[in-house]
Amino acid sequence: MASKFNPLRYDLPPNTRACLFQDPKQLSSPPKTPIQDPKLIINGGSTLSGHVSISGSKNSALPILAATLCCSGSSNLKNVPCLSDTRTMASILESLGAQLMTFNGEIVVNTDGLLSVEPDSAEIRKLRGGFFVLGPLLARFGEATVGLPGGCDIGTRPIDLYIHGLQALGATVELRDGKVQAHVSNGKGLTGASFGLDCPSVGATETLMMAACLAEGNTVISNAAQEPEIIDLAGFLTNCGAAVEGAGTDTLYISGRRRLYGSEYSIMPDRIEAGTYMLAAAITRSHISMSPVIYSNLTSLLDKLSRAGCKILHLSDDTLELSAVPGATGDNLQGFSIKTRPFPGFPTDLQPLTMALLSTCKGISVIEETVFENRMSHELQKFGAKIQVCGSTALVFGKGNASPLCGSQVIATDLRGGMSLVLAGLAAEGCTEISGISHVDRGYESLEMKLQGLGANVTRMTSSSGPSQNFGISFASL
Ligand SMILES: CC(=O)N[C@H]1[C@@H](OP(=O)(O)OP(=O)(O)OC[C@H]2O[C@@H](n3ccc(=O)[nH]c3=O)[C@H](O)[C@@H]2O)O[C@H](CO)[C@@H](O)[C@@H]1O
Ligand SMILES: C=C(OP(=O)(O)O)C(=O)O
Repeated sequence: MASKFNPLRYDLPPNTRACLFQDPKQLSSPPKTPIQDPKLIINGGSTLSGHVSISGSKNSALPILAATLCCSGSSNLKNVPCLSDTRTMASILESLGAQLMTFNGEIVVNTDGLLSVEPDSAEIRKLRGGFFVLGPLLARFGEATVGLPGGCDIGTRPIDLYIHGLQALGATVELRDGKVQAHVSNGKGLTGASFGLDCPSVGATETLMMAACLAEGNTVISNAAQEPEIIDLAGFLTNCGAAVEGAGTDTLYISGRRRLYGSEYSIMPDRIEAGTYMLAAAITRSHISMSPVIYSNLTSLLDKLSRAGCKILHLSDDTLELSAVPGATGDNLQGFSIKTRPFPGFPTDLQPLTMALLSTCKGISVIEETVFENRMSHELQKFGAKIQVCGSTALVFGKGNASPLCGSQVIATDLRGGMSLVLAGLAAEGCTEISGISHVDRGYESLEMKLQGLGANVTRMTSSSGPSQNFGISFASL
């Protein structure tokens, strides 16, 4: 049940809902055909070719959707990927009383006239990004009650830095009944402060940045995350009237504003999706191109792939071509070692997918996962991959493409681990059946359609309806 709404700083006219928002095609409308237990069937072993379009970034879209709660008026967001995570985020905003609608593939969000500061806990539990509403709600309305977040089961994923940071800004924060209850009791709102993060948490940086934009006075966040998604969020907030400096460095300087105003913003391309398709081309020893890609967001992966023997060409400012086609002397890809690190280090989100590739390369590779403590529990070994995991380190004994992986029946248990199984299935000889594909749908727009467009033999099966080619519905068609 939503908490009693008692805004401290809610100085907006209630119920200012433009007729624009009366459109019945709300984002959270249930899909027309219920999709249960979807599976992917992959007949692997063939090469990919052609061009793939990269969607907007999930991990930018989620905090930016949360940031619309900081703004009066409407925000018009472009290039929001159509994913189960963004649909869940839309439903979280609607559970607060926000008005959302889509047209021409864009999402318009209006958070004037909110009815609650307690989003639907069941929806919050479905993803990590839902928890990001805590900072904006608290900053704009002086109180918020938010259930504990979900997201991929890849470690303990505490929220202590969010809580300590909001306390530094003057909030009283308690954990009660599995929910974080926060309020500001000074009658004015959050107050700017200096706060150092123990580790550069992306979500905590985003949450505190959004909160500080509406706090009174100046805030300095040190040891901040430097991921490109922080820069994207800062770009949106700045468009809305916020004063944020230092995004992309380890120190953020924010000068609080009394109000922010909704604006138009285009979400940047998804660097993790782009990296995934590069790895898909590499593992299948193929030649593909993709756009739009921001090269500087992917330097650590591009360096490793070049050193492994992939040929990478920048066809234009935002179009990349990758070739891993074996030469006359046979298979060309050499294994390499990686250690995951916060940006600009090797991204943890690409670690499981890189592990799949390395299992097909020459030599022994070492993978060290330093960001999350449990990001290696997937079923790559079932494809015949030779991997020894010890804690957060894995030794991958590359088979080389001459001795390919074999198709298998496997279960996806998280987003990127699940996608690593898809990559293995594309490279493997024979048929692969991957269940638990809803985990993968959290982060990959039109997955099988994009793979089919590259020539992969991939079909989605649902227990209720048999083969389905039409999952990649767009926001515009909802
Ligand atoms: C929705 C979203 O954007 N998800 C991304 C975000 O997750 P998320 O924001 O959850 O990841 P964090 O950067 O917060 O986590 C990094 C590390 O910080 C630790 N930590 C975090 C918060 C806290 O209060 N205390 C604490 O100790 C975590 O346990 C982890 O070891 O960044 C991760 C790291 O790039 C990515 O893998 C996720 O895809
Ligand atoms: C871990 C991820 O997402 P989340 O933080 O939502 O679990 C991811 O995108 O790889």
